[in-house]
Amino acid sequence: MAPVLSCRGVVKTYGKRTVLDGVSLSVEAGQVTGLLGLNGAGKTTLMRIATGLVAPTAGNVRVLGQALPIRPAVLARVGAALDAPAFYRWMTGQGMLRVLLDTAGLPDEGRTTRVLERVGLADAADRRIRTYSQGMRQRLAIAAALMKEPDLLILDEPTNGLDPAGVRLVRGIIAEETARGAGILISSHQLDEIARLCDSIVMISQGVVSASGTVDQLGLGAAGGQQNLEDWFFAQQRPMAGTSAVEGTDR
Ligand SMILES: Nc1ncnc2c1ncn2[C@@H]1O[C@H](COP(=O)(O)OP(=O)(O)OP(=O)(O)O)[C@@H](O)[C@H]1O
Repeated sequence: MAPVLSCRGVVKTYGKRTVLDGVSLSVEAGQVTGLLGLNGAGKTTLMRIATGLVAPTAGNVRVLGQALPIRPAVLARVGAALDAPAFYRWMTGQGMLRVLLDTAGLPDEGRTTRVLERVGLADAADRRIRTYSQGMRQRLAIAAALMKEPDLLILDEPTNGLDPAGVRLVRGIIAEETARGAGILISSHQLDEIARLCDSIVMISQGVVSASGTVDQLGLGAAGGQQNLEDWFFAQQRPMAGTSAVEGTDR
């Protein structure tokens, strides 16, 4: 079966700055691929490219077997919770989800209620988002990613701001989604979480893949341990090159 996400030699430049330089990775159906890297390594940029929010400068990206640009029919099968989700804070949680579903051309048919229950927000469904805590907004972002019952799920640091119950909940959701057949691309700074959740791991260091493989191939199985994981993480970092700041752009 073709991967649900395939990136080959992806390059992204902003002005003179190359933030992704030939990145390749795959996400298989029913499997979890973890993206690791220091702040600014390029993880979110790659995820934005995979969701069609940002265009790559070069390289080949196929989402659910289809080349970019992503068509609406493909996007309807992709769920993403990226950093800083843009919600209308005056809407209720459920109202916001309904708008997003409608934009994707999908009927509600109980989806928003089910997904709010899954992320533990059923009691807050009718509250305005501006009254939500940070963790509740993060749960809503995960709900928005799940409600399309996607074949490809992209989760950028999904446990950020979540309490231990939320972290456990996300772990359960990931297991349920892969059991359903979805392929998941997830980033996190929690090394133990990534080693535990992922089938394979891709380390990005300064826009380049510095290590990749299955958790076992990389020697990060159950015996890994936090100290070993940290040692391994730092051993994969490329030496710092000179960087120059450029004006930000959206594409
Ligand atoms: N729109 C933009 N214009 C210019 N530079 C950008 C833009 N978006 C991202 N960058 C730069 O690209 C690099 C990679 O950023 P990215 O957000 O992908 O990193 P990340 O690995 O997700 O980091 P973090 O762990 O902090 O979330 C950074 O140096 C960032 O400053």
